[in-house]
Amino acid sequence: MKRKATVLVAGSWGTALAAVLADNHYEVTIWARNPVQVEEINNKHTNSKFLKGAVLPDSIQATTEIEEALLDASIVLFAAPSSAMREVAKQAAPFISPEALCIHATKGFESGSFKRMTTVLAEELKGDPNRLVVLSGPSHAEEVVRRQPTTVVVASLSQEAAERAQDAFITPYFRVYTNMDVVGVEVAGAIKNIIALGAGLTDGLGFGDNAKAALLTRGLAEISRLGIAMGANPLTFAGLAGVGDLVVTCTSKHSRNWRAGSMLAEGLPLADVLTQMGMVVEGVRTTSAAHELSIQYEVEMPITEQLYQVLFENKPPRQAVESLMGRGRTHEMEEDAGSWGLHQS
Ligand SMILES: NC(=O)C1=CN([C@@H]2O[C@H](COP(=O)(O)OP(=O)(O)OC[C@H]3O[C@@H](n4cnc5c(N)ncnc54)[C@H](O)[C@@H]3O)[C@@H](O)[C@H]2O)C=CC1
Ligand SMILES: O=C(CO)COP(=O)(O)O
Repeated sequence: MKRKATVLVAGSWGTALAAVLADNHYEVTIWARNPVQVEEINNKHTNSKFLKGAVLPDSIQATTEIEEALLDASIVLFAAPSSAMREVAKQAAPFISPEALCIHATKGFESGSFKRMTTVLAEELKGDPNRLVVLSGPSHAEEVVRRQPTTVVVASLSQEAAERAQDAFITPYFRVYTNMDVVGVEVAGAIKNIIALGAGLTDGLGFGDNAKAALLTRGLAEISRLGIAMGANPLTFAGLAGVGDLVVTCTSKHSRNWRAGSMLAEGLPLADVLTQMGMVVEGVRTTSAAHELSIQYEVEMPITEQLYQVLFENKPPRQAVESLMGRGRTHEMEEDAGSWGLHQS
């Protein structure tokens, strides 16, 4: 097949990954629904709304026509927000070759069904589900597009598919590891956004590094607990998609989730925060999904529960922190021993 890659949607992450593929000598076409954005990418080689100040490789083309974008593609990259994944996959499905490798780089669950993104893609795309891959890890688009050293993980049920994705993306500044734990990589990438909202909240409230460290550590316990209940490999949470992405999203100035959390701490209503951001803040919908999943899988997720109350039940952020600090006394490992298979029978 031709060394041609198609990137579905021209947000910040899709555009940055398109640049990585172009650096790796792929002929890249981005599909975007906005003609003004398409014209800007084709003529100025920029995508200023989503990646301010970044210049893209000249070779990247964009189009509003999805059939044209997907013609001859051997790699199809889905980089839509989770809320749009099914709609985008439905539109793309008729034009994707059965041999093409389908990779997604989205961090979230489908609203309502709470399905993972590879499940949504498997339902919408024809062909072998083993050709589906998730790309995740600590990777802000703003740094990737400036070719700053970044590491990610690609996970698939098929080692061969994961290696094909590794080969497509690996460049001197973008190091790609393979992994076979699709569930763990997808759950970790989604839930860390909730913890990043919390990190923004505690920073916005003026709390210090101790609070941030507590949130990251207990957040990782919560992410692992849900992931393991859903069938993930515990070790994934110690890797790039787990602790790696948690650290970058909770500490980086680039994180939209962190910024949204800090605005909430200032007292801005959620609707105003989302309008001001103008970009996707996945942690908000994910809080709702994780709240349901924690009930479904019977796992305790206290940070998620408090975030849910702040976002959707108007609980003041300071009270949420007090609730977390005032929980019943417990042994550090007590809540997690069962999910890690450590209980004595
Ligand atoms: N920006 C980043 O650094 C990273 C983002 N991600 C994930 O990538 C996904 C996408 O995020 P971003 O690119 O950052 O979002 P963004 O807010 O920068 O861009 C979203 C794009 O999706 C388009 N879009 C939305 N609904 C659409 C639809 N129905 N049909 C066609 N296009 C549609 C918008 O027009 C926009 O171009 C999210 O799940 C995010 O968590 C993952 C890693 C890094
Ligand atoms: O997933 C990301 C970095 O790995 C991006 O996080 P934000 O959506 O919070 O910017």
